[in-house]
Amino acid sequence: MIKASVALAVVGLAVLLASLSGAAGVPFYLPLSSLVLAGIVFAGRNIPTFLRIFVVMIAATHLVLVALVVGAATGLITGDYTGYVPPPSAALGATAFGAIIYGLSYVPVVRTICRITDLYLDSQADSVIRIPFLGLVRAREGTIGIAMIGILIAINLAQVALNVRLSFFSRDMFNALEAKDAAAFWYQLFVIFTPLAAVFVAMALTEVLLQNVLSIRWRAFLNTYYLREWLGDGTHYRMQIMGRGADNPDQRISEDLRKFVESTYSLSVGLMNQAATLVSFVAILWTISAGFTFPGTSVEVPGLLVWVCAAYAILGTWVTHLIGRPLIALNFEQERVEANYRFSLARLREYTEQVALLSGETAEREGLGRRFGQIVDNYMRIVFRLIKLNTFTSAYFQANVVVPYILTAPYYFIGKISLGQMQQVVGAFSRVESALTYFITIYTTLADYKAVLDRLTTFEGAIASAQRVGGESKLAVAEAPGRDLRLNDLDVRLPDGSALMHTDELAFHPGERTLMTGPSGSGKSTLFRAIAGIWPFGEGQVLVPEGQTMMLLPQRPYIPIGTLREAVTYPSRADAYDDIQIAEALRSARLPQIAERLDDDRNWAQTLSLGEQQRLAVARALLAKPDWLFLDEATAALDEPTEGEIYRIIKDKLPNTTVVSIGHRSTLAAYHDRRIDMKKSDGGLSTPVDLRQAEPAE
Ligand SMILES: Nc1ncnc2c1ncn2[C@@H]1O[C@H](COP(=O)(O)OP(=O)(O)OP(=O)(O)O)[C@@H](O)[C@H]1O
Repeated sequence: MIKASVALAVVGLAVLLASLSGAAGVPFYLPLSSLVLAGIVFAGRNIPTFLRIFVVMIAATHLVLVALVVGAATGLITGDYTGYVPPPSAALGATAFGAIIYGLSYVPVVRTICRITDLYLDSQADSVIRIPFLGLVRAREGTIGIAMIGILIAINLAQVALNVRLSFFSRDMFNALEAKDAAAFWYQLFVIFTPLAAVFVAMALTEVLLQNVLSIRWRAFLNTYYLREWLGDGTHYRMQIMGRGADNPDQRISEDLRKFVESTYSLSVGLMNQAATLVSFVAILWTISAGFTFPGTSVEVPGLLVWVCAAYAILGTWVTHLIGRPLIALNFEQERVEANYRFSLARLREYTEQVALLSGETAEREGLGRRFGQIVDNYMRIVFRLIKLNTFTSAYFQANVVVPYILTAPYYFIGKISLGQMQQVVGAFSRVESALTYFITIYTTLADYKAVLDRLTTFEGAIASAQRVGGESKLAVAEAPGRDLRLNDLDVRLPDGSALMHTDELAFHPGERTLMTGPSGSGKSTLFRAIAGIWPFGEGQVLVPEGQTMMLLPQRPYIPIGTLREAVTYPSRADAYDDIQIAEALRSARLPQIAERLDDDRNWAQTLSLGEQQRLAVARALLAKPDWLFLDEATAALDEPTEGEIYRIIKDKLPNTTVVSIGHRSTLAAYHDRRIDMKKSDGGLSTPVDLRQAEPAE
């Protein structure tokens, strides 16, 4: 950065000297603009990396432009080329861009965009990229991202420059035609146009490739980052129980991140491209309209064509806006009704059995039909609106073809401009017009982008507050010497802060099987969550014997989609146990019928009955052999004899595991040595009472 600004400053001073010495009339403001840009680059050391790339690339462009201007003024560039040298105002335009980007870094919404973008660009992670001709190159992922964005900006600016150059080609070719100069015509076509066109194609290909590689790498990085933040340390669960601002995390991670990456790139580089196009072609229009008089009068209007073009573009955009404005709301509505329909279908898929049992298909069909009807209604409204809009835009685009001819023909007929210049005006006019229109019409994209940004920031906010709640939790689960698992002065609360359960002291002893009973809603499961360390609300200590492991089986186990092997070994890796061990665990858990189907890949949660799923979870525990096994009604779906068998198997196969169960059935007492009952006071506060009433184990 410092080197770049020093280089700019040196160039600025050199040009200053050149202009002071009167060297061939280098405009005085060029050195000043170099110095200003040097200052911006220098000051920009503290602006976000994303914006810094733009500032530096624009500074580099400024250098090229200044070099061309100075080269022409001092006679280094001679002959044919002097006509193509950009006017000094283009270099001033680059300085203005730099200043605008610097200013943007203070706009809050831009800062938010840059903060998310810089997660990627500032990444220190080591990575590799395959570069044609160079092979695999190692670099930081952030550096790779910066390099790709830098090259893409350069390509976009070069495309604008090529377009400018091609507009001169068009002028010269038509002038050759007008003069019936065949040699000049072929020269223009083959010597000038063909290489330029080849460069254009090569750049376009590189752009497509780089842009897509950038998008997917950037998205992959953000995807990993957000998954890590969301899944890390139970944050996802805390977000859900806190229930704030975190709806549809799946959509945030899959859809919103994709849209963010694509829109951030296209809006930033697209806007810069259009701005550069605008400045460059306005300069051409301005130069050509020098000395043009207002039609029918002798009043000279500087840059007449620029004003006409701006008025024409603004008129077109304004009418487009008037007709098209309702489309923003209609498109939002379309997204909403489509999402509703999708959600209804997904819900039906999840509850297909319940619907079939209730014979609810007709009701479902009607409900789905109604929802789809909303899609059709709104879609038709969009179609009618689009027809109105297209009627205008098609007419406008047709007019675009002839309007610049109508505007310039009078000047051509009186000999003020050549045919080539007229042709150049036509091209420049349409580019300026479309650049102006672009600025105003992207507001629909911007509205969508803003919504994506809002969703991502609320998601981040929800992650941050869940992390804060986790970090500040006074309910500590810690390892401690000793053999008992102890609860010290433990208060368990609900997310709103109200007290749910309190115990001064409660200890679970190794080898002693404990049954917890109590009325529904008294907080038994929540106490287990607190012991497992995932419930942050409350205070006090859960002290786990050093180096010992815990496993908690809930009533409804989680069965991932995949092979049976993955389901049984979850959350360990599928190869953590060999097939013999897994099949043995399944057989022990009274699931012999599936023990041979370890490679069967399906949605096991929908295939297995709840009782079978509970036995699969027991097989998991048999494999994991935890020191402490908490069973939260984990066998409630089994018949009593099978439940008894399962408890006996756990005792036999896991002799070193201490079992603590929650259950409502009286028969459970026979498999436990001790019973703790949750007593709920009138005020709603529960207290565990040690009954020591359970029958000794058989
Ligand atoms: N995320 C939450 N937000 C608010 N309240 C909650 C939340 N989770 C649990 N609760 C409340 O905490 C109380 C205790 O719930 P818990 O599941 O621990 O009871 P339980 O004794 O295990 O009940 P059951 O025997 O029916 O399983 C209930 O009133 C429940 O509504």
